[in-house]
Amino acid sequence: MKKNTFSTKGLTKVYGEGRSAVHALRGVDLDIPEGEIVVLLGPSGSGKSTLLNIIGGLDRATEGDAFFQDQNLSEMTDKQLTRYRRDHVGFVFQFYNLMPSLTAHENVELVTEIARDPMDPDEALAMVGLRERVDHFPAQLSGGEQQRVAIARAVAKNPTVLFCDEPTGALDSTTGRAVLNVLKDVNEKLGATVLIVTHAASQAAMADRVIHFADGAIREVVVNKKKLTPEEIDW
Ligand SMILES: Nc1ncnc2c1ncn2[C@@H]1O[C@H](COP(=O)(O)OP(=O)(O)OP(=O)(O)O)[C@@H](O)[C@H]1O
Repeated sequence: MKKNTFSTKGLTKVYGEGRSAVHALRGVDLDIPEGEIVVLLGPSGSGKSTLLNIIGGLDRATEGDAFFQDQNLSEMTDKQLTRYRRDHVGFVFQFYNLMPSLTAHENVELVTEIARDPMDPDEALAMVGLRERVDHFPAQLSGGEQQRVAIARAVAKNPTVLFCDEPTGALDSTTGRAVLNVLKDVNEKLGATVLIVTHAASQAAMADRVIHFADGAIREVVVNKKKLTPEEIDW
């Protein structure tokens, strides 16, 4: 049986208190097996980013436990959480978050300089199809190319897990498919567990497992027997 990269028990998050309290997660029990592509779907405000932030070590739960392999993130000190993020987690966001004054190579190098077991920045950029663009600045690259630099930056540290929050949200279908193909490659070639949060329900067809979220809770988990390639999914 596959081990879990993540499991959560009764994970609860409340922002604020009293009358203004927002219950973003209401006791989430979840298992994410290692090496899977998992798509998290749900309406705006249902708690997807909150879950991602907690299991990604960026935020803490109000109650409950979140395990990364056999380590309880809820019991870690801030220093241990930083170490966990640095060693194991790659993040990809909708709006790339690249440094405009640095080249593609330098943007990736920012991460590899502090990582435990990094790839060569140019190797990571070659993996996302940007071998010829390593010396370009973000403003000289298209949206899809910038997102691929962001993915190269996230994978160059050899992460155990890659978190992607709306990675294709700002992209057209052709470019979006190219980006999903890169995520699929990262999963297959590096064995990283890939967690994608999206509003695009059709992207669920490329996942091993689809988690449907509503109102801070899991409504349904679907395991896909057959996965589609990014080229095969509707947009
Ligand atoms: N820092 C915060 N302070 C107060 N409330 C917050 C905070 N962050 C999120 N929330 C609230 O928690 C709930 C869940 O938000 P979250 O961002 O996790 O949802 P989401 O499913 O990721 O939404 P979207 O798809 O729009 O990104 C929402 O009601 C949101 O307004």
